[in-house]
Amino acid sequence: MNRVLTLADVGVTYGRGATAFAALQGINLDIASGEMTLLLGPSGSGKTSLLQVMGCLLRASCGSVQLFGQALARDVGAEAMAALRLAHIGFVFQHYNLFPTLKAWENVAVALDIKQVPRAQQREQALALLARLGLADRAGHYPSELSGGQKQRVAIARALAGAPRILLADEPTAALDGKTGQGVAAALHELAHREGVAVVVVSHDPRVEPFGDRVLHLEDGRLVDDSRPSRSSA
Ligand SMILES: Nc1ncnc2c1ncn2[C@@H]1O[C@H](COP(=O)(O)OP(=O)(O)OP(=O)(O)O)[C@@H](O)[C@H]1O
Repeated sequence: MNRVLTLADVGVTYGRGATAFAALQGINLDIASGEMTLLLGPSGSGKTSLLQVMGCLLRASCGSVQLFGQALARDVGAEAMAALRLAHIGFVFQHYNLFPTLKAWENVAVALDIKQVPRAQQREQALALLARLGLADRAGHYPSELSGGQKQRVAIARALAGAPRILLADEPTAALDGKTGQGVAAALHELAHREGVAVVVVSHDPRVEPFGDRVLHLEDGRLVDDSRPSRSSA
């Protein structure tokens, strides 16, 4: 197992004093490359907070976080967190967050630009990323000309700009209907298995569950179950 992320006794507390609220407590967890981990739990159980800690968007209030075996300093600054995100982590959101006035490949190129890929290489790399998600023939379309599932796959292609080793997705299929949601879940699963990305997905969606190699359950900020269903669709 190739560990990319290790959380040891991690807690997150929002607010201070009388209004302090412990959203996560005593989280011990390793995330490995090459598998898709599902993060399940009722509303308010801490899923997004945990995803944000994994994604270097939120500092743990206590405990330690290691990225590729390197401990994040307790006082790691916002700039250092941003640099870690840029170097290692891709994000996918429920509502795609595509630029409506840019074509599919240009949406991907924006991320390549942020990763400082030279302009001359951006179009070719964007097209290659879209092709990986089965969208070679949609590269010149605007988001308004794409289905929900295609938009989400453009968003995944964009998240893969710069070859992150960790891909974090928060409810990526919630806005998609029927088989489309299943197709996006399958695409995420394939990225983990074919390309060795560590994929972590927060989801309430039963269509996503068969694609999880590992299922984590959170309740009241605590990890109450960590299992590997044998029914994985790999
Ligand atoms: N910035 C914040 N300030 C104060 N409390 C917060 C903040 N963010 C989250 N919380 C609280 O922490 C708890 C966990 O929130 P979180 O968003 O991580 O849960 P979740 O499982 O993702 O919920 P949902 O499924 O509804 O999105 C909730 O009780 C929430 O109200």
